[in-house]
Amino acid sequence: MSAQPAKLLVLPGDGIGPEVMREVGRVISWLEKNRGIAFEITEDLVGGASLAEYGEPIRNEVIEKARAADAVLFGSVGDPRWGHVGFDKRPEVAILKLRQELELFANLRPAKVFDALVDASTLKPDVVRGLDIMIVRETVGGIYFGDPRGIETLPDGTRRGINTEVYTTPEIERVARVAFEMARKRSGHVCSVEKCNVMESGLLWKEVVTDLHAREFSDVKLTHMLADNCAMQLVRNPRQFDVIVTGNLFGDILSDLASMLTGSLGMLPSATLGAVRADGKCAALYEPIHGSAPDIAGQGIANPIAQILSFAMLLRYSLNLQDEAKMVEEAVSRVLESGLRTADIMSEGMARVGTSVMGEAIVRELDKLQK
Ligand SMILES: NC(=O)c1ccc[n+]([C@@H]2O[C@H](COP(=O)([O-])OP(=O)(O)OC[C@H]3O[C@@H](n4cnc5c(N)ncnc54)[C@H](O)[C@@H]3O)[C@@H](O)[C@H]2O)c1
Ligand SMILES: CC(C)[C@H](C(=O)O)[C@@H](O)C(=O)O
Ligand SMILES: [Mg+2]
Repeated sequence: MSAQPAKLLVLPGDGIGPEVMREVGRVISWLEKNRGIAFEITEDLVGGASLAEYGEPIRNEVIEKARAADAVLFGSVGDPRWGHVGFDKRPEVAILKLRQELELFANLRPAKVFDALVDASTLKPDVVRGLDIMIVRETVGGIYFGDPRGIETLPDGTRRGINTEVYTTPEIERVARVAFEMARKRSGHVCSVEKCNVMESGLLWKEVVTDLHAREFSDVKLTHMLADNCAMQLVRNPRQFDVIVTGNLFGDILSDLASMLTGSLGMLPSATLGAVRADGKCAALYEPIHGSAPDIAGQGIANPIAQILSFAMLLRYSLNLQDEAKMVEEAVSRVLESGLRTADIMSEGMARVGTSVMGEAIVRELDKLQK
């Protein structure tokens, strides 16, 4: 029995967010009952759900709760019903603000192919079998947050939309350090991705990563790649990569691409971490890389695995519950081996199930692993 309960802030959000989060709830109850782990859980509204109730995508009170928690478990935000509102009021502000306010700068997005899902990828099995890559995406800088930004009307009446890519040396260095440290625990290769051929921010990115490598991480292999080539290489031969470190926008796009190597966007979890504090802990938020999937929301067919694997990352990185994290991952693997598939990863001869049957099956596998 752990002495202090783990304080979790759970933010299911919009669309399929609450549906897949419900399945994590089963895993949490199972851990409480069978592993004696105590959780103190607070739930709140974010995104469109918060706009509907409070008129804003996230309240300061929720940001404060996130600061006070050991970890935040986030679902997804985004709702076409709020498509008309200004950028400061969109549901997506919830996740952007959480990342910024808690300075969650390093978003770890692992793309791992489960053996049972080799055939679910749209790529040939030989290309994806055994794939295990980690995309480290910078999440509080770059073109998402640079100034100037906005839409302005020009004297001739035409309009101009502006966003600016900005990166500073410390911003690049801290995320690169995370990538190098991660590579040391893996296969020892970092590929740094930018567009230094056209963007000054990309040139600085490359220089800073190269300098840091020479100063502190010369035991790690460092290569550089232009982002457009990286997108192509991820499809051509994804196993050439180990850790990819890149900026906010490229990381967003490349990780959605990488998810399809594993079979579905519904499979990819993520952890977004801040700087390590004096007590050795860091602020952390865990979320699937997918969104609120309005096209399938409310139908009970979403794949809950990305959300459940995000919770496994939480167990590993924030609570240091290595055994339990492995158990959850193993339970997912066994359920897939048993042939159960949500619609997004369905293939011939497999048994198609909905969100909650998938969640229940994962918990049943946890039961078997415990015995
Ligand atoms: N972190 C987040 O909260 C987050 C991430 C991405 C997108 N969004 C938001 O979500 C909304 C919808 O965006 P989108 O449609 O471009 O991307 P999306 O990730 O929501 O969905 C893309 C496609 O993948 C499918 N999909 C996604 N997750 C799935 C799952 N778990 N199981 C089965 N299928 C799944 C969807 O049905 C859809 O066809 C937008 O408002 C966007 O801004 C939020
Ligand atoms: C919803 C959106 C702001 C977000 C992003 O672009 O970072 C999403 O696409 C993600 O991948 O987490
Ligand atoms: Mg994205």
